[in-house]
Amino acid sequence: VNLCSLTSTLPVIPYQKLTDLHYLSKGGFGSVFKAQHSDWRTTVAIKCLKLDSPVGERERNCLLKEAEVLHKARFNYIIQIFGVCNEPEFFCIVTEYMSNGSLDQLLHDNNLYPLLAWSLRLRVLYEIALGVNFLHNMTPPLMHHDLKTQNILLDGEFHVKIADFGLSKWRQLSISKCSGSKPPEMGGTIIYMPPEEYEPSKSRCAVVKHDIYSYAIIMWEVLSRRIPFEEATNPMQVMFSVLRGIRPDIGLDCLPGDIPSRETLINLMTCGWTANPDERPCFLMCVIELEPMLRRFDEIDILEAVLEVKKSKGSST
Ligand SMILES: CNC(=O)c1cc(Oc2ccc(NC(=O)Nc3ccc(SCC(=O)O)c(F)c3)c(F)c2)ccn1
Repeated sequence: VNLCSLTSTLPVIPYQKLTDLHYLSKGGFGSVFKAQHSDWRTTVAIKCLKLDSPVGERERNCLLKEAEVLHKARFNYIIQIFGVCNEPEFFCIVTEYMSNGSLDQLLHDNNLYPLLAWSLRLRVLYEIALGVNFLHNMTPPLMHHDLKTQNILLDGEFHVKIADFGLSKWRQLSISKCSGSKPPEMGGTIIYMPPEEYEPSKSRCAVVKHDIYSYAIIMWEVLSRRIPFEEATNPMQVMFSVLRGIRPDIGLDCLPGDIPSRETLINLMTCGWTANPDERPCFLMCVIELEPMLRRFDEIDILEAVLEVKKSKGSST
C-alpha cells in the first residue's frame, strides 16, 4: 500500500489525540477500543494491532490495506473511516463509533429489546442490501464474504453500517492460500457461508454469489429473531444439513403471518439461499424488490419504532 497516497487524503491522527480508551473486543489479529478524539470532541472506535507484539510489517500492511479499502468504499451504509494513527509503537484505524452496537445484539437480546417493529426490521434489511449493493458496484467489485449479524453495526438512530471485525482479506489470503474464501474465524460461524464454499478447492473463482447467501440467512434471522440452525450441536451438522438442502424453517411459527410483504420477503430469502449460486439474485435486484416495501411506511412509523426500541433499552439498562 502506498502510504503517502493513502494519508494524502486520509487524516493522520496523532496517538496523543486519542484519549479515554476503553477495550471493546478482540478481532482476528487486532483489538478494538472505544476512544475520545480530544480535538474533534467525538467518540471514535479504533482498531489496532496487538499492543503487546511488536508491530510486524505484515500486520501493519494489513491494517493499511483495510484503511485503503474503507477509504475507497465510503458510503452511507458502510462504516466511516476518520483516519489512521501511524506511529512506530502504535498503529490503528480510526472509525466512527456505532453507539447501538451490532444487529446480533439488537435481535437476540430479547429482554433488552422486547419489541422490534417490522418497519424498523425492514429498514435494517433494506440498508444492509444498499450497503452490499454499493460494494458490489465498485470498480473492481468488492465482495464482503463475511456478512453476519455481528458485522452489521447500528448508529445512534439505528441506521445500519456494514463493518468487518475480522482479519482483512489480504491477511486472510496469505493464511488461506488464496482459496478465494475466508476460513471461518477461530470460533467463527459457518451458518452464513454458502455450501459451495465449504470445500474451498471446489469454490469457483467467481464468488460473486457468496454475499447474497449470507444476506438471505440474515433476512431469516431479522424476521424470526432466532439463531439459524440453533438446534445443530456442531458446525459439521449444519454443513451436512445445508448440503442436503435443509434451510431455516420458513413456517408461520418462525416467520409470523403479520410480516408485511411476507410472501415477497420469503421468495427473496429462498432465492438468495438456493444451492445453485447462479439462481441467486444480485443485490441490485434485491434492493429494487425491497424499495416498494419501505415506501409503505411513512417516516413517522419508523421514528416511532426507533423510539420504542430506545425506550425499552433505556428502561431495562
Ligand atoms: C458499540 N460499538 C462498537 O463496538 C464499534 C466498534 C467498531 O470497531 C470496528 C469495527 C470494524 C472495523 N473495520 C471494518 O469494519 N473494516 C472493514 C473493511 C472492509 C469492509 S468491505 C470489504 C470487506 O469486508 O473486506 C468493511 F465493510 C469494513 C473497525 F475499523 C473498527 C466500530 C464502531 N463501533
